Amino acid sequence: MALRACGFIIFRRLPPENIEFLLLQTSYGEHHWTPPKGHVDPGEDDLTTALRETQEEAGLSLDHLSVVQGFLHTLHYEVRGRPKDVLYWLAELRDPCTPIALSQEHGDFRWARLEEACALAGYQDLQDTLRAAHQHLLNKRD
Ligand SMILES: Nc1nc2c(ncn2[C@@H]2O[C@H](COP(=O)(O)OP(=O)(O)OP(=O)(O)OP(=O)(O)OC[C@H]3O[C@@H](n4cnc5c(=O)[nH]c(N)nc54)[C@H](O)[C@@H]3O)[C@@H](O)[C@H]2O)c(=O)[nH]1
Repeated sequence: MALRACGFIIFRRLPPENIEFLLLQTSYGEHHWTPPKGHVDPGEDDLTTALRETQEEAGLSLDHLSVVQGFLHTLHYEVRGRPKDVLYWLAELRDPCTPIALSQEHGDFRWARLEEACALAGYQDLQDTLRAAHQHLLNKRD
């Protein structure tokens, strides 16, 4: 069975019209950058996992966030030969100055505009998801 993980693409708006995405850098392995996410615990539903991992890894709870309706992206990739599905919802940080509190799983974080976020993300599928999130926000504004 595929591994399953869930998380949130978190963004904040800064004047005049900047959108910045939150990426966390793992303190292990390849030190890759991802949005907050993690494995689904037995019996846990996907959205609960996404919220729990966002709280654990970034210190942000639902009180800090405004979930964007109509966006849910699933990535499929392999980790050490096993298929993995990763589901990302999209949420805005209500107060852009809210501090980020990292866990031991991450050593650094960055608020990055789209192109920098894509460069940090590296993986094409994650870049595509960030671009889709950005486009979704632009479309909502029209
Ligand atoms: N010491 C150590 N410990 C580890 C390691 N590994 C895990 N731990 C432990 O696991 C716990 C984390 O538990 P959770 O937080 O619940 O899970 P996740 O958030 O799901 O985190 P993971 O890191 O397990 O999973 P991914 O982020 O998926 O990375 C796995 C591989 O997939 C590739 N990859 C990553 N992202 C993308 C993408 O977007 N697109 C594509 N195409 N590929 C991507 C990349 O090659 C990467 O190497 C930690 O506390 C550690 O204890 C490790 O190497 N060394």
